[in-house]
Amino acid sequence: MPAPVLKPRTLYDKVWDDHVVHVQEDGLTLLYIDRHLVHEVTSPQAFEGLRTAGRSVRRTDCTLATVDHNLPTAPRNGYTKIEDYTTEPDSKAQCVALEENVKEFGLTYFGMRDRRQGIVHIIGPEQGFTLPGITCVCGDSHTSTHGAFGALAFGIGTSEVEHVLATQTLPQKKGKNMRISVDGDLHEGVTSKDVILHIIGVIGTAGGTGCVIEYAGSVFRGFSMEARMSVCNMSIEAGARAGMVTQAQSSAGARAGMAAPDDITFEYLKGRPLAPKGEMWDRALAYWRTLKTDEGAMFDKEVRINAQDIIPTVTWGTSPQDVAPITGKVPDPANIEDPVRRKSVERSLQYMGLTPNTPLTEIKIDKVFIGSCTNSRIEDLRSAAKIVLAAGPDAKVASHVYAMIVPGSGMIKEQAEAEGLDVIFKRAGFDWREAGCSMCLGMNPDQLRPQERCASTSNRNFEGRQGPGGRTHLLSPAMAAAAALTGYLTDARKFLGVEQNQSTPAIKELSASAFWIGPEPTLPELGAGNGTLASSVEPETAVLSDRKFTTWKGIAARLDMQNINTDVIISKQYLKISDFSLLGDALFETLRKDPITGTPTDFILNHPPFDKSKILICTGENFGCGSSRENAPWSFKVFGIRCIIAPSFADIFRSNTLQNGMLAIELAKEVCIGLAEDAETGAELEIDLEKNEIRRPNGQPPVTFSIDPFRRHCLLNGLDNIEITLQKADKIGEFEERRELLQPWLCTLGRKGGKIVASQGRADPLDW
Ligand SMILES: CC(C)[C@H](C(=O)O)[C@@H](O)C(=O)O
Ligand code: SF4
Repeated sequence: MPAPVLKPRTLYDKVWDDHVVHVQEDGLTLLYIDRHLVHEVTSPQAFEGLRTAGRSVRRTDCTLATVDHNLPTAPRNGYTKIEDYTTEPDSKAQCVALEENVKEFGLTYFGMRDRRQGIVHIIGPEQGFTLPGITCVCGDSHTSTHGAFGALAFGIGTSEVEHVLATQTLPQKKGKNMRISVDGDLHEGVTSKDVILHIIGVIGTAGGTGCVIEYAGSVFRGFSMEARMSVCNMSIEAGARAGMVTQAQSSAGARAGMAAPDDITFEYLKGRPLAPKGEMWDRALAYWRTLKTDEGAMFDKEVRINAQDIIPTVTWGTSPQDVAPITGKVPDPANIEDPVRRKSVERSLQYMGLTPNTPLTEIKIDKVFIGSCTNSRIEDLRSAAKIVLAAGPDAKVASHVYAMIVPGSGMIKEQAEAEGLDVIFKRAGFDWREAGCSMCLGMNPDQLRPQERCASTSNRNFEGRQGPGGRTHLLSPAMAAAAALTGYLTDARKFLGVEQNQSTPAIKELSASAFWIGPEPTLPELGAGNGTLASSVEPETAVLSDRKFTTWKGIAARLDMQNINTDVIISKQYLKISDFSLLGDALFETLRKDPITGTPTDFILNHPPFDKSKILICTGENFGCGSSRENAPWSFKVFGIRCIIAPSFADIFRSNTLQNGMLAIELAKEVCIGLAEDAETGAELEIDLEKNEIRRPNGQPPVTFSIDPFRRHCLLNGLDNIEITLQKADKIGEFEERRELLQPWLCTLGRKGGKIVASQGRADPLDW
């Protein structure tokens, strides 16, 4: 018999296939998770769930916790306890809860006094916890960062965190394959951050929705691991839940160079504390070398970009796709034909306080933030320091600017200090801080004040992200350093003596994908204050634990926006509250209240009868993109909305709703618009999950919808997913035995009683 012909597979296909524990008839796959990173924001309710159900953590050896989002970045000398150092009550409560949980559940934890503490996506790779070919999750959307190693790494919500803690698996539907190739030589002074901002500008923030992106091409092949991490990190801003660096195919169609994970990857990992050692390293390496996309593998989406089209890039608006080359100008809405897009740009510019046609280099800034899981690694700090050095020994941060540098981990801070980078920064007037997420989202005291303008190396420029009313421009570390010195957005190449070439044709298309859609955007005008703020319909938070969904009837609010992100749905300060009854009023707070005066706006949910809406119909795609915060669906539920209808949803948001007895129904855009028109009359719609239909008013025929059969079954019966997965405990056990045999290096952490030994204080890392 001839041997079966194997279909060529992508790297994503291969890693997926290697982690299948069980496949249901409907294709839903129980996927084994090799590595689980935990932080203080998205874990408290997960641990609480385990406690209530009397469950333990299945693989303490595959779980690593740290504290990052809430931790202040002021000097830590003299503090031994997190509760003394973290004074803001809600932040303190989350930090203390994590410390209690890791103790109770026996997890390895890098706490505030541990030199290995840092941003969760920095410490995984740094310790060698992240490895090629693994599956890796975290209750955080930027888990995509770890894809740089050829790992399948994606963010999850809190319910899924609990699921992984209890079962070390996740039920998953496979995503689509998308490949982005960037080939050619980058201009001098163009960095990985410019490349990923440019990509997002080209494909838009919904460009990768439903996909795992494979980054291919000579540019990624030439990048260091740290540069690859910065790129994969922002896959989520490109709409994809995960991104991987993979084997390259040049734009000419010929295979070229080596595969990734490649020698650059292996070199980076060798000798890291948690990476395999000795004979185990050799075995791991032999497997890792097989991890490449096969010749002829099929991609559902392909994008090709010429490296020569990319020059240093900054954002001017309030979405990561609002980018422009630094040599360009603020866009002029008058030149935008599409009225909807025009309106959106007008609003962005109003929020950002920008005048059309202003050259970007004339934009004056107040603050500089160099940090975040995108750009706080040693190479980022070196690149910023290079600009400061190039500016001369007397270079100083502009007198009107406050500039802070927040290393991604204690280890990076030490390394930078060993190289004298801190001295370069401090001499120039930068503030040198302790490790954490810091002003990337300002859950700690590092925040912008209203209308302050920040040049930031982080990844999100949403309204209010770095502080209510704050204005964020995303850019690279070199560009941030240059902005700090001049006090304006600046082409960093000017300090390097490099020619500052102008914009290219490709850049001009960047803002082509509209942020707003539909005939009349229903967003309130900034500063308009004529509505009344509705109070939540369901004040009791007991509603949150109701997992059952059968039928749901009520009036529906219409929203004509695209790319609604979870930061807009629920602001960061509500990620740390313990009184969940506040979530209903907090839903869409930045749209319902004027950011400066706090007065209610004319947003639809502020107005009767829609202040009692039970359904939301959004006519724009990519609903719920961005952060993995499960507080987003929770806030809808507490408000009283249990069903959201839209043309498409971001993956994490969709699964977060389904975990919470809510429905995210995907329908063609025209159908959404039809239903939205019904809704505007104030008539009630009825969602019937038994019949998979939406009953409309005025005798119109019902609209049918489909929902994943397994999820539907769970919702109709109010089932606990974890309980269902635990019924497959034998299969999980068999998978683990196989894994121990075939990939024993993934289990080596277990050799010391299943625990990574946590160092006390700021001592040297222990030898595992
Ligand atoms: C807190 C967490 C849920 C969130 C995320 O998932 O991205 C945060 O890290 C962010 O950057 O907004
Ligand atoms: S995006 Fe910002 S807040 Fe989120 S994990 Fe990264 S550094 Fe932390």
